[in-house]
Amino acid sequence: MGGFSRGMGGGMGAADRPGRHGGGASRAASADLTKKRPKPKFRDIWPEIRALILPRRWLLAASFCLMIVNRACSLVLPMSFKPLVDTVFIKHQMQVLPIVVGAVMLATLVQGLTSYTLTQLLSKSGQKLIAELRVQVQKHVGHLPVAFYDENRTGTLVARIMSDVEGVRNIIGTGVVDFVGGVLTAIFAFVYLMKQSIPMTLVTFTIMIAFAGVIQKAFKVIRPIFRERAKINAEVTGRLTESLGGVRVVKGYHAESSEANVFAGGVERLLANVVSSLTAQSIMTLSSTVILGVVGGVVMYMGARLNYAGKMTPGGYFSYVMILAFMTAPIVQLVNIGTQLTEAMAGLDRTREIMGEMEEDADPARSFEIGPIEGNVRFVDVGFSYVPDKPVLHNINFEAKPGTVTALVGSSGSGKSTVISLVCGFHTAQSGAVLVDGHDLANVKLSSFRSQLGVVLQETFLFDGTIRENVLFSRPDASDEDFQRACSIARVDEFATRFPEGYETIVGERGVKLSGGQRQRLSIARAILADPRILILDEATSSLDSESEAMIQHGLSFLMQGRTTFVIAHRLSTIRRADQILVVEQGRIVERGTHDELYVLHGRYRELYDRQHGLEENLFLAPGEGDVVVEESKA
Ligand SMILES: Nc1ncnc2c1ncn2[C@@H]1O[C@H](COP(=O)(O)OP(=O)(O)OP(=O)(O)O)[C@@H](O)[C@H]1O
Repeated sequence: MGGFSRGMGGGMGAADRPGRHGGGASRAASADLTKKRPKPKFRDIWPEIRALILPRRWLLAASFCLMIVNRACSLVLPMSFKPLVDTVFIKHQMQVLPIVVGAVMLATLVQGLTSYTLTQLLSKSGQKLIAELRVQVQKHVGHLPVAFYDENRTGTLVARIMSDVEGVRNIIGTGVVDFVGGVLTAIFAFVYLMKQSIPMTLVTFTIMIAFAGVIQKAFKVIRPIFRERAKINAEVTGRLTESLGGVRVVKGYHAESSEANVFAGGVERLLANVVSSLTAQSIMTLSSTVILGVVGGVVMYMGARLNYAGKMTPGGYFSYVMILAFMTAPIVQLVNIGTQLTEAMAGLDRTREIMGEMEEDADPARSFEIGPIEGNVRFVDVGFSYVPDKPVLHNINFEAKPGTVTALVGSSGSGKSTVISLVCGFHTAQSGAVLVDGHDLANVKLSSFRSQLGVVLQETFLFDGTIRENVLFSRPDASDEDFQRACSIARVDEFATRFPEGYETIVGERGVKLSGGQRQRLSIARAILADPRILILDEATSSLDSESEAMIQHGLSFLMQGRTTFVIAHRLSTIRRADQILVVEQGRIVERGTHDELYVLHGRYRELYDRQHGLEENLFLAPGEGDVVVEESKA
């Protein structure tokens, strides 16, 4: 398969990236795809076009030959009018008739067959290439670092994968061949017409060239309107999808009418856009009708005078008119194809841009295959910033021994998730090092490390598939026995078997058919199945009722056993059980120790704990119950 190779042309090498191993400030280095790019020069994207054309050169060469035959045949019908009218109709030489009819029929047949073959060869091959490129680009995007996703909107990425590659159809598909075919027809017809009458041809061509100029101008006006329309459409449908998907929030805030207003505003913008393009389109129709009339009149007038002067036979005149008509289409097409090719090149250029982004594991520094790990994680003087000069973490030092639980607590925005991101290898430390079993994570091939990592996030990520598919997401090839076991430990079986379709129940878009607790149980089952050495838990801030909490606790305790666990902790139960608690404030660890040690310290931890404990007490506990919890914790 031709196409794009990773990092081809314009790819950013590790050395170009700021940060120690490229990944650290990769947020700053990742391309912002929304930025307007200068119009691509043909010279710049020639390597890509060459890579697409080379493997298909024989196909394209054969198509060109077919195209020449096709266009030559298309001229037989208009040219046949000369012998038909002059020889058969006027001179009554009937023996010429079968030759004319036979030639027309044969030419038409050959034209039909070559058109059919061209579509079969080129269109199918173009579409196949689009499919291949989509797969290639999606795969590449999937392997780009998290920082890249931070920088770019999902919609933009979807467009890169789905729409931009479509342009290649015009380069490999019918576009180029049509273009050349159009030029050939135009040249052939021009020569033929000039031979019939130089003045008439020059006059009609001047008018037609002026018309082509008008059309091109009109397209220049219309094209941005169409582009704008696609944008408005995406915005309106995007917002509509969100408000339909978030119907609970919309209704909860009684925001139906404001959502209706937002939608009405969007529809109005769309209408204004369509109306303005309709004006341009109708001007185009008007001018083409007028031009047709003018050219028709000129040809009629000049043709009649030529005939009167004995310089043009009636058959010659009809042929002339027919060829002129046949030629108009390819010439108008030329204008269109020209734009299509420009857009295809712009699409290719954008695809090239995204393919040039370096995949996570493409960093030459990341060459170490880590193999099975024990799960010792050590932060040595780690510093990190998402944006240059705005450090988020400063000199973080800690060790998480295999099989222990490390809880991260601290106020919102203090840097807990960032610490976790570094453990996951989503970002790379800019100073200091994150060591896993003594190996600097910055040098480790992330695919070898991530397979030993499990994450249970507070926003459980469910696909619109069955319960089974969602659990098996972490290990699609797991045996049914392992699947059942994971579901039983995480207590997914309890609610799944209550649905008529059991594990085959579709969880609905974003899992709306499941309660928050059920969703969490599902994601715990998923993590149990993955059997990771390092486990990341991002606990839900919103407390679950005590029954759900107990259900989840069972699965969680099992899951955490023997694994190095990092928790962004909100549940008091988790915090109390942690082997070490790191209190993070403004990117620094301000306190560390176990619950008991920190509790008596009367510092920041005690403050946070008391505040949360008070909150939980007020929310869920009957008066007096809270004290029992504290007693237990001290025991
Ligand atoms: N992708 C990002 N780009 C730029 N800045 C970021 C990014 N992610 C987080 N930050 C910033 O880094 C700081 C630490 O954020 P982080 O998410 O680590 O905090 P947190 O302690 O996990 O907060 P919370 O408890 O609210 O989730 C914040 O000031 C945040 O604005």
